[in-house]
Amino acid sequence: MIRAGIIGVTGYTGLELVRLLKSHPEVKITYLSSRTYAGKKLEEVFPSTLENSILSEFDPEKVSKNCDVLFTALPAGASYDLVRELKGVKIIDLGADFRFDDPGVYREWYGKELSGYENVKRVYGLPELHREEIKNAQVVGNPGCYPTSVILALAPALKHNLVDPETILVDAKSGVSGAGRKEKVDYLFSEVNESLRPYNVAKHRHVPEMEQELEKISGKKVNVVFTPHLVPMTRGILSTIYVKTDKSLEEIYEAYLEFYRNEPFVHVLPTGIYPSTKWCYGSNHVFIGMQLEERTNTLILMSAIDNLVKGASGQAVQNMNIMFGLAETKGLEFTPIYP
Ligand SMILES: NC(=O)C1=CN([C@@H]2O[C@H](COP(=O)(O)OP(=O)(O)OC[C@H]3O[C@@H](n4cnc5c(N)ncnc54)[C@H](OP(=O)(O)O)[C@@H]3O)[C@@H](O)[C@H]2O)C=CC1
Ligand SMILES: CC(=O)N[C@@H](CCC(=O)OP(=O)(O)O)C(=O)O
Repeated sequence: MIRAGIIGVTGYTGLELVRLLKSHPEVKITYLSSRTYAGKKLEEVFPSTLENSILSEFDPEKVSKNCDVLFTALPAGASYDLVRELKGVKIIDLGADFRFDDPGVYREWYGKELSGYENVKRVYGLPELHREEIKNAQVVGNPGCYPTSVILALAPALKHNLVDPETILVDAKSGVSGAGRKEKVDYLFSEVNESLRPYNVAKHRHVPEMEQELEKISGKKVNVVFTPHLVPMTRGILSTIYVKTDKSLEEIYEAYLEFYRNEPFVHVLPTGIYPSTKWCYGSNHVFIGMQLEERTNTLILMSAIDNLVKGASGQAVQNMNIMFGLAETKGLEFTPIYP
């Protein structure tokens, strides 16, 4: 059995990891950490988890002794120093601390210096693109939720040079759990309910992450213009992407089918069928739809994920499976909840 620990387990992605790992046939949860609720059983604070392990303050010695893998589900900037104290434990970080190739980009967008970053052997944990490197990784930077939906939607088109990478317009919508379980006026029921609003316009920190990965696929400079929106639902991300093309819809569609032919979690929808966040709820599946706006030669791509599963904890479990040589779908085989 793989012995797994989670730090930040009382957050939304941490709780989702508990849900997934408890039913994973090859995993035993051996360590759960929380600052706020240390000393309590997890189910005392979150009855839905049905998990009676006692929460403790982070202790690197205990983690090193009791865990083969540690999931860090903390705000950006909080994992980096903690993780570097550990020995012999594989790390899957759900935040942004290990996602960037260039620590200068992280400093610019996240405002923190990552000292000694060049010595950290890390891999960007998007299995559909980096499976081979993830197999031998010691540290995985699990992708952000919006980047997961956007990169998967664009990868085949950029790989096969089917679209113009110079201006990619992304209009994305997220459920409120994407913001985590924090107390903030913006996320109060009366602020969010019956409302739809953009935020972090022209400055969202997922832009450099998308551009980093899309440039690797395309081999060219990629510019992403990204506007996220908050919608009154709990889970789900829908990204709608506009990009110029001089190719036919049939050619593009065939390239997508081929690219994702063997991917268990990525589903390319027949043209004319468009994805819904409802189809992914509680699952690790991604649905991608497309249409060509012929008057303007614009390809419109649409992708839907559950932000807490393929956008975070499910993808983290997928990465763990790869790192430990298990079938990639292990513990993630369930179908989405619908309706
Ligand atoms: N929510 C989502 O859909 C997604 C989130 N992510 C990323 O995953 C990470 C976790 O997100 P999420 O679960 O939503 O966040 P939450 O805010 O829900 O939870 C984070 C948890 O981390 C602990 N924590 C907070 N601050 C610190 C700190 N400074 N040091 C140590 N522990 C701290 C808290 O637990 P306690 O007080 O009990 O210690 C808290 O419950 C973030 O980096 C987020 O950006 C990535 C993709 C999607
Ligand atoms: C709705 C909402 O607020 N969503 C979050 C995305 C969470 C995420 O994936 O964040 P990290 O890259 O920091 O891990 C946001 O826009 O910041």
